[in-house]
Amino acid sequence: MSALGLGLRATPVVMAGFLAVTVVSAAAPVVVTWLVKDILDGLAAGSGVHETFGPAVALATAGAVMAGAPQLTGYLQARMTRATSLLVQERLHTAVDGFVGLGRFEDPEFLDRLRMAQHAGGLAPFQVTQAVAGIVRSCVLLVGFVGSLAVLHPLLAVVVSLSGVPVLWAEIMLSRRRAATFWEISPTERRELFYATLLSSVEAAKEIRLYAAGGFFRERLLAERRKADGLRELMDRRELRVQASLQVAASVLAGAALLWAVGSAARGTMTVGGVSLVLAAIPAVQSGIAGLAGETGQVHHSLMMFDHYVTVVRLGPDLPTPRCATAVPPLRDAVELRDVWFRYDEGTPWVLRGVDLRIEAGKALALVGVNGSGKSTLVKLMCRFYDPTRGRILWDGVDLHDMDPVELRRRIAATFQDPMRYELTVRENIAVGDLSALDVPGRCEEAARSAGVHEDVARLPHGYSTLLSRTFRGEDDHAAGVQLSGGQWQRMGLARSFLRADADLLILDEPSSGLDPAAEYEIHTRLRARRSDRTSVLISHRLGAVKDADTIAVLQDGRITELGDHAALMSREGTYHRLFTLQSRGYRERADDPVDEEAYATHPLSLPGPSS
Ligand SMILES: Nc1ncnc2c1ncn2[C@@H]1O[C@H](COP(=O)(O)OP(=O)(O)OP(=O)(O)O)[C@@H](O)[C@H]1O
Repeated sequence: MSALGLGLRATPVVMAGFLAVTVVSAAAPVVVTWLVKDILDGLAAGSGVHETFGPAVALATAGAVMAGAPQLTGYLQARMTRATSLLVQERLHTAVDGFVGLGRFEDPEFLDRLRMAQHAGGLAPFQVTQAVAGIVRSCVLLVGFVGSLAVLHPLLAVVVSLSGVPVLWAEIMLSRRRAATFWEISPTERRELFYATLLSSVEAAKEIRLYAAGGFFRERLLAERRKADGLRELMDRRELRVQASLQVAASVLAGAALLWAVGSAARGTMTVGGVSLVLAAIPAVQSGIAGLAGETGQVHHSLMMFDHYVTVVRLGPDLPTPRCATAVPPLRDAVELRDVWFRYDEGTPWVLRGVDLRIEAGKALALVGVNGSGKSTLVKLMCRFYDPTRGRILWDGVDLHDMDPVELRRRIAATFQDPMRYELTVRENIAVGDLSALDVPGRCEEAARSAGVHEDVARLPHGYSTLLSRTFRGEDDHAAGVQLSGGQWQRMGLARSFLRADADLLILDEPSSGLDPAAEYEIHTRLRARRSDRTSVLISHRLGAVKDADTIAVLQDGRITELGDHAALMSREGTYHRLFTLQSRGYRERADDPVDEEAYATHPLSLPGPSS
C-alpha cells in the first residue's frame, strides 16, 4: 500500500490516467470478440449491410483504442517512474542524512539493504502500480471471457478457470525465490562495484599502474560477476522449468477445448460465431490467468524489495537522541570523559579502556600516542559519531546523550586526518564548513588566508571558482578542473573548520601531517594563535607541535598513561620523554648533543616518527 501511496503522492493525475487507460484497453478485446461473434452470426443468418454496419464501426473503433493504448500507457509509465524515483531518492537520502553516527555506514548488512533500497525504492512504486494495472486488466479480461465461455458451457468456464490456480501459486513461489536471489547477490554486486570503481578511479589509478595490480582487480571483479551470474542462471533455469511445464499444460487444455468446440459445431449444437468465440476466449483466458499470475508475482516481488526501502526510511536515529534535547550552551567549564570504554563492535578488542579526562574550557589539550592507540576514536566520541560502550562524556556536566547532536556539532570545529576532497569549486569546498559563507563575500577567502592557502588559490585559473576535480568539467564554462597537492588539500580542510570561528571546541586530528616543515611551522603558529583563547584538542605525532599545550595526554593501548604539561612529562622520563627525545634527535648534529627544544618546537620535523 505504501508503494502505491508513494506513487499516488508523486503524481496522482498521471496515475489515475494510467489506471483509466488500462481498464479501457483491457475491456476492448472482450468487446471486439463479441462484436466479431455478432457480425459472423449475422452474416451466417443472412443479415444485410444495414444490420452489420453498426457493429462493424464499433469493431473499428475498439481496434483503434487497442492500437493507441500501448503508446499512451508507455508515456504515462515513463512519467510515473521519473516522478516516483525522484520522491524516493529525496526520502531515502533525507533518512540517511538523519543518521547521527557513523556505525551504520560501517555495517555491511545495512549497506546491502541501502543498496537494495536505492535500487528497488525508485522502481517498486511504479512496478506495483504497473502490476496492479496489469491485475485490473487481467481481471477485466478474465471476467469478460470466462463469462462468455460460461454462456456457451458453464463446465468449460470452470475447468479453464481452475487451471489458473497452479499458475498463480507457481508465480508467487518464483517471486519469493527471485527476491531471495536479489538479497543473496547484493554483497557480490557491491564488491563488483567496488572493483569497478577502483579500476576507473583516478585515486586508485596511480598505485594500480605502479604495482601493475589492474589484472588482479579485474579478475576479482570478474569472479564476483561470475558468482552473481551463477545465481542468476539458477534462478532463470528454475523459472524456465516451471513456466515451460505450465505452458505445456495450458496448450493441452486449449487443444481439448478446441476439439470440443469443433465437434459441437459439426453436430450443430454450436454456431460458427460460437466457435470463433471459443477460439478467442480460451487463449485470452489463459493469457489472462498467466498475466494475473505474473502480475501478482511481480507485486509480491516488488513489495518484498520495497520493504528494504521502507526499512531504511523508517530506521530512525541510529544513536539515541533525547525527546526534549537540552540546548547546547557555550562551553564554560569543561568537556569531561568519565571512565569511557569503547569498542567498535561486540567481540572486538577494546579501543578505549576506562579513559578519564578533563578538558578545561579555554585550555589546549594535546593527545599523543603510537598508531592505533585510540586518539582519533576518542575525538570521534567527543563529536558523538559513536557513543561510549561504557562511561559518559559531559559538556559542562551535561551528558552528550541529552543534547541534540546537530546543536552539539555546531559548537565544534574539527579537522580530521584525511579531510574530504569534494569535487566542487574551491569556494564550495571551503563553504562546506559553514554553508552560510557562500552568501557572504570574502568569508571563504578569509578562512583560506588563515589556513595559508589563499595565495595558492589566487594562482588557480578561476581563483575561488576553480573546480577541484580531474573527473568533471565546470558546469558553466566546461573548463577542466584542477587537482591540489596533498598539503593544499589539508589546508582546505583547515579552512573549512576556520569558517566556524566562534566554535567553542576546536579539534585538530593531525592537521599538518601532509605539510613540509616550514609550512607546518607556519600552520602551527596560526593554530596556536587561534587556539589561544579557545578550548582545543590537538592530535599530532610531531611532538614539537604539541609542546605548548596546557595539558598533554599520552594514550597507550586505550589508556591514559601520562598526563601533564611538557615540562612535567619530560621530567617523568616516560613514553613522552622517550618519543620527544627520539624525534628531536633529528635536530642535533651528533647523537650526544643536548636536545635543542627551541629549534625542534619551531621546526617540528617528525623524523624519526613514533611507530607502533
Ligand atoms: N571505524 C572503525 N571500525 C573498527 N575499528 C576501528 C575503526 N577505526 C579505528 N578502529 C580501530 O581502533 C583502533 C584505534 O584507532 P584510532 O584511529 O583511534 O587510533 P589512532 O591512535 O588515532 O591511530 P593513528 O595514530 O594511526 O591515527 C585501531 O586498532 C583501529 O583498528
